[in-house]
Amino acid sequence: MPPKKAPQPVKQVLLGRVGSNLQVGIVGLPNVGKSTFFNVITKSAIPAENFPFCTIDPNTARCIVPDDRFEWLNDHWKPASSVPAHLNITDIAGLVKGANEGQGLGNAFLSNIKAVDAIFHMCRVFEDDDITHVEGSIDPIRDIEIITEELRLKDIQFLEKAWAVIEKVAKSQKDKKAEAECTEKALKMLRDEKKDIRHGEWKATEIEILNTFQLLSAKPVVYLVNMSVKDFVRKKNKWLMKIKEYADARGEPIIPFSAEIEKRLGEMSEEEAKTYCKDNEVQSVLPKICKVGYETLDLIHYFTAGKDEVKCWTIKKGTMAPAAGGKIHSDFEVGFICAEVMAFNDYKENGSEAECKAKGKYKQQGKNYVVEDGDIIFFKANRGGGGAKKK
Ligand SMILES: Nc1ncnc2c1ncn2[C@@H]1O[C@H](COP(=O)(O)OP(=O)(O)OP(=O)(O)O)[C@@H](O)[C@H]1O
Ligand SMILES: [Mg+2]
Repeated sequence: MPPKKAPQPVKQVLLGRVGSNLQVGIVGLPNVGKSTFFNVITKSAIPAENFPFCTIDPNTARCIVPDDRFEWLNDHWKPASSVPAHLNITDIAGLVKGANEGQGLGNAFLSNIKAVDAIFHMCRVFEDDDITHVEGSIDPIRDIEIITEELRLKDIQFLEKAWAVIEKVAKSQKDKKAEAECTEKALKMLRDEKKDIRHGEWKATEIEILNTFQLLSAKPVVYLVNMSVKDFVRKKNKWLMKIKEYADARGEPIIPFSAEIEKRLGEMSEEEAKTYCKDNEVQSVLPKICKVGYETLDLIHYFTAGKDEVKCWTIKKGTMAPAAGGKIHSDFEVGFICAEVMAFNDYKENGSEAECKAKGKYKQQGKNYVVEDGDIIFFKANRGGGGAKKK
């Protein structure tokens, strides 16, 4: 029998930018708590005052992605240096109705959203007469629809311009036909069905075309529901169920939290915060938000681990071993020989590399290996022809 051919990896095509240096943008109406949240989650100190349009220029910072496996590896190795995974977060100015036509601070902000890869959609459910609501009352579903519509209208504007060009070109150039058809399908969906691009059914070839547009309504969304301290403590607010139904219908996550409580916790000592949480039976939601944001971007990480360093290396789901190694050094991609891989759970269960080897849990993987979340990897590569290897 002829030797079996190694299976070829199936290329995964995901909606959105490739790469691992991706960002989540905080989007919502003015004065809903976006900057307050940004400050607490990234431990920053940008102005977050009680007036609409307090934020104008986008601010970017990062927060640590919590991971018990990383903690375990640190306890195990007690390394000299330790680097967790990070999520990049951008605080964007508030949007108002008509932003696509330049209302409020308008169009510039919509282009700030274009630069991010996923959206934390901040919804205000906290009542406070002293904090202006630009629509005059609390109604998060109305607010979500205002923002969603603005993003959609901006996409329509963009695609109508693209369509005007591509439609003509496609008449004479056959290879542009697919692009023209995809543009038309996207426009129909946005304009006629009032549906967002991310909710459509797209073939891999269409996704590749859509990814050249970077449409706002293609970006995945997580709804962050900003509650008052009182409501968060009693775990009740009349809007929660309604927002959940709205999000569930679209298959999108919602995370209730309180920016105000998180702010207070951040100002307390660790001991004080612990007591506050215990007395009020609450917990900070920031680690969960960070984790969900990271997952929403389709990011995962592998580890390099030893006594010098334990480090998380962020990659996009579906990344092959050479490109994953390229995060550490370009030599690992160009001169890739193999990746020696142990799954975290196997390592934890067996306690050492030697034991994993003995049990056949230490595997040599080739260039077609798709790196899994939590892999512990040792790359072997030709470095400038020298054949060196590196953890
Ligand atoms: N959960 C909450 N409960 C009570 N007050 C809150 C809560 N979250 C935020 N605030 C208050 O709301 C006001 C506006 O907050 P913030 O500046 O963070 O909003 P923003 O969405 O960034 O506004 P802008 O779009 O104008 O930049 C601040 O005074 C802040 O302390
Ligand atoms: Mg702000």
